[in-house]
Amino acid sequence: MGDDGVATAIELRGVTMAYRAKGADYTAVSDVDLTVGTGRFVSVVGPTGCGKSTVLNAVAGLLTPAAGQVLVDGKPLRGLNRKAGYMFQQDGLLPWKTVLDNVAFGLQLRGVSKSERAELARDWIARVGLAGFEDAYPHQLSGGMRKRTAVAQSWIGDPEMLLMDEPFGALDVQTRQVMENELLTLWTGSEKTVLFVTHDLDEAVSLSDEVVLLSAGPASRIVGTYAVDLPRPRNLLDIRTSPEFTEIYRAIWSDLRDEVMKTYERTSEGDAVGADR
Ligand SMILES: Nc1ncnc2c1ncn2[C@@H]1O[C@H](COP(=O)(O)OP(=O)(O)OP(=O)(O)O)[C@@H](O)[C@H]1O
Repeated sequence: MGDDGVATAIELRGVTMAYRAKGADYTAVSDVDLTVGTGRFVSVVGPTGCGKSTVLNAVAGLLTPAAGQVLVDGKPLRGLNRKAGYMFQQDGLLPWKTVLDNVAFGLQLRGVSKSERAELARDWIARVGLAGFEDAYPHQLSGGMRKRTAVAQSWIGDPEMLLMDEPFGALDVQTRQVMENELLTLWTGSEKTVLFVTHDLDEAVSLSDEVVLLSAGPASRIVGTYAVDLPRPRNLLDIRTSPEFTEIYRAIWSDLRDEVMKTYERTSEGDAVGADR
């Protein structure tokens, strides 16, 4: 339970993440403490290469901390985080499977019967606005439609939490805003916890309850946690022009800007992020 009385879904305690490359250790993030309340939408931002994906992969159980601990629902995470659904920048659609079979694939792996998974998949395909495309193959879909399929794929298993790594990064600006809006509509009232990684502060502020800022690497740490108390439901197509949005954005940007500059300085000095590996 956090200080605010909200149960804790994800907790990082003194987490340090290191990679071994070219015979040397590279510390990507160092001594990170992070608490994500159940049902909260929390984004992690920071300059390029600071370790955002590394933190997310630790919560996914894909990487093991060199020091510290990841807790999920209060229990130390061992192996894969099976309470989480995932969405990455590159969708994981299987090109030889139809939209229906791609959406139903996770249920198939869990042994759900064919008729039950087809029914659920049809329902999800309709919810993400793709009714009529059940038999289409990924190469027949636009970028936005592929993302909708990926959203259905990650939500169909009804995970407690969603781990998203720049899920809309590859989309054009308009499609991206539509998808962000739809993600919020889906999330509202779902009580699902979302940990969302993005390099785009605008996206982070628009979507989140809280934004966590990581410093320039190596050995990134958390510079600050910022509450985004914009009212919900939010219409992302309008919210970005509101004075409240601008105020929160500016406050975070003044800190993020410093970290971005450090990253550029290190890179231009030849001490690039990760260059000591
Ligand atoms: N498998 C790996 N082996 C060695 N170093 C790695 C590996 N994965 C990531 N790194 C390094 O760890 C640091 C953090 O990487 P990470 O991908 O977590 O950053 P990021 O903030 O998500 O980056 P971006 O904003 O560019 O997506 C970088 O310097 C990266 O080069």
